[in-house]
Amino acid sequence: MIEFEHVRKAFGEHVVIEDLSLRVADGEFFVLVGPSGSGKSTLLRTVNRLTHIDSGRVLVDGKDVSTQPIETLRRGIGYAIQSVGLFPHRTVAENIGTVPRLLGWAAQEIDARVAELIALLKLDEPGMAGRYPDTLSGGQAQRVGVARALAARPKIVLMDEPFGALDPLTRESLQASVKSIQRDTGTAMLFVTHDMDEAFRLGDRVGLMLDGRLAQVGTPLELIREPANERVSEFVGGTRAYLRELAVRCVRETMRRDEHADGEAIAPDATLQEALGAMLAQRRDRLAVEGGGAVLLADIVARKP
Ligand SMILES: Nc1ncnc2c1ncn2[C@@H]1O[C@H](COP(=O)(O)OP(=O)(O)OP(=O)(O)O)[C@@H](O)[C@H]1O
Repeated sequence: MIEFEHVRKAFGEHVVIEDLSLRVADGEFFVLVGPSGSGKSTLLRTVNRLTHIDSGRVLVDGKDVSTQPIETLRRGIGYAIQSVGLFPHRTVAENIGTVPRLLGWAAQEIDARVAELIALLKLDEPGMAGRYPDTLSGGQAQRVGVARALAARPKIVLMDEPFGALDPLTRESLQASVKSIQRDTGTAMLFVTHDMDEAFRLGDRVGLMLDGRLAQVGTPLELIREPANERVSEFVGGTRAYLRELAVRCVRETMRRDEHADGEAIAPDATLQEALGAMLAQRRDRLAVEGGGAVLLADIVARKP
């Protein structure tokens, strides 16, 4: 668990975080989103003490981070950033195994974990483990960075715009990998992005940061349907919010089990955005759902439930 209690941080006269309190639970994927300069990275970096706060407290698993030896603290927290920062003279396997090695894991255990992460993060090109960072594509390097952050199975993971520089397809694939790994491991994830679609796709809850404050914290659907004020509404996207809503809701919630449709069936965990796309492609106003039932355009438009 990560807790921020009345955290304040200023650089000189410039107050970057203002009396901010927040709790990220074990197993929760929490996304901090907001415009450039709103203080997201600064807040994230207070957790592993790359930034020192002026007042308040930051706790990891109930312990004040300022009272712990910095190495112990950092080895217990996974950290991935946009510029990756892989060690250039170490192989992919050595990069991924960095923290387990520091923690004194047995060589065999490290090898097994590295192989597992290479598979989980779809880095399974032949010879990948022995390659050096300068031979990797941007997407592969980013995957290695993420694998390194997860290697020692930390209970807390911090990610700062880790997919910022990637093309949309690579980005989507990495988002899916990270989301499913996080779900399976029950890690508390604190993830920073300025991309609202990414925030809504990944976050169990999303915190919108504006000028060093959390303007609103809630599930994606809460932010979309009940923005706390005009500024939140603006950031969530005005009428584009309706399209975003389709991306965060799935067929299962909206489908009718007692209805029928012809044509190609859609998976129950597909998003309503995908369902709408399929309806347009098939020129239908209802789609069959795998396993029975149908999803209806009328229900999507009516925004039910
Ligand atoms: N070490 C520093 N010294 C002085 N000012 C800083 C320092 N680090 C951050 N700031 C300032 O704090 C403010 C918040 O920066 P921060 O990086 O937290 O924002 P952000 O929301 O993460 O933005 P971005 O999405 O652009 O990374 C900015 O105005 C920045 O210039």
